[in-house]
Amino acid sequence: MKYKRILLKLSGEALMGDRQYGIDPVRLAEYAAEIKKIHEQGIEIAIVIGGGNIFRGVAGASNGMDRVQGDYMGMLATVINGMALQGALEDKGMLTRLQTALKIEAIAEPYIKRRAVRHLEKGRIVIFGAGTGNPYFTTDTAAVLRGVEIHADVILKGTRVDGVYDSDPEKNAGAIKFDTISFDDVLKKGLNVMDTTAFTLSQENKLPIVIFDMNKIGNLEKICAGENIGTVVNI
Ligand SMILES: Nc1ncnc2c1ncn2[C@@H]1O[C@H](COP(=O)(O)OP(=O)(O)OP(=O)(O)O)[C@@H](O)[C@H]1O
Ligand SMILES: O=c1ccn([C@@H]2O[C@H](COP(=O)(O)O)[C@@H](O)[C@H]2O)c(=O)[nH]1
Repeated sequence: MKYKRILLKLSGEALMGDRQYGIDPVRLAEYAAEIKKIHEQGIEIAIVIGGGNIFRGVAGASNGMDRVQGDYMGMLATVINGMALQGALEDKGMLTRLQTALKIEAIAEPYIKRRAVRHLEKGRIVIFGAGTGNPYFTTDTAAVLRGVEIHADVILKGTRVDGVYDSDPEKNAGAIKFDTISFDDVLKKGLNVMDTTAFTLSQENKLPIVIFDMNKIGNLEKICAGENIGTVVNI
């Protein structure tokens, strides 16, 4: 396997499947099955999951809500997704721990880096909920932050697009995909597949990011085996 320890970022929106809102149990089970394939190969897996299928602070603010209030709601949304994913992984026999950046001790451990690493070493899948615990951030940034903290070998951003394009492929059918691209170029060209803070933090810490289509069965396993899938963003 190419990687020993990965930080997998899953999109909250992708969890909706074909629904308009919330969590599609079929999609959730598919993700759990994909994760099981790489877990069985001994890869240490930490996961950050988004909350866009439930709530985003920016959307709340555009409807007149206080941004910070909305961001905390968004962070709680990621905890709900984390709990759902935890259930789906445990259904398939994997051991997991959910750690949250905001304390909700009845349902999750508080985030403690050393404990997270210990869980990984013991083969438990660690899900990090509530993003960074701070408003005005995103779960993409949280993924990179946690990835740097736990010394992950790579950030694997599993999403609904199959890589980084020269413009948003959901808006421009003629967009051209990159197989590899540097952090400098992503930032210079203003490519919004992840937010700037996430890319900058990854760049500063020399942590590569692979952006790939998580909805294509087998992709996650192939990437871990060293196949060139999606787009690699590197220094
Ligand atoms: N240059 C680009 N190349 C690829 N995707 C792009 C680009 N610019 C914008 N995007 C958009 O980036 C998004 C990435 O999807 P994703 O669902 O991971 O977003 P997200 O905000 O991280 O999700 P969530 O908040 O639900 O976790 C896609 O909607 C895609 O259209
Ligand atoms: O560190 C963080 C992470 C997230 N938020 C809020 O949660 C939502 C959902 O996260 P996505 O990354 O958009 O899926 C986000 O829009 C923020 O409102 C946060 O405040 N801080």
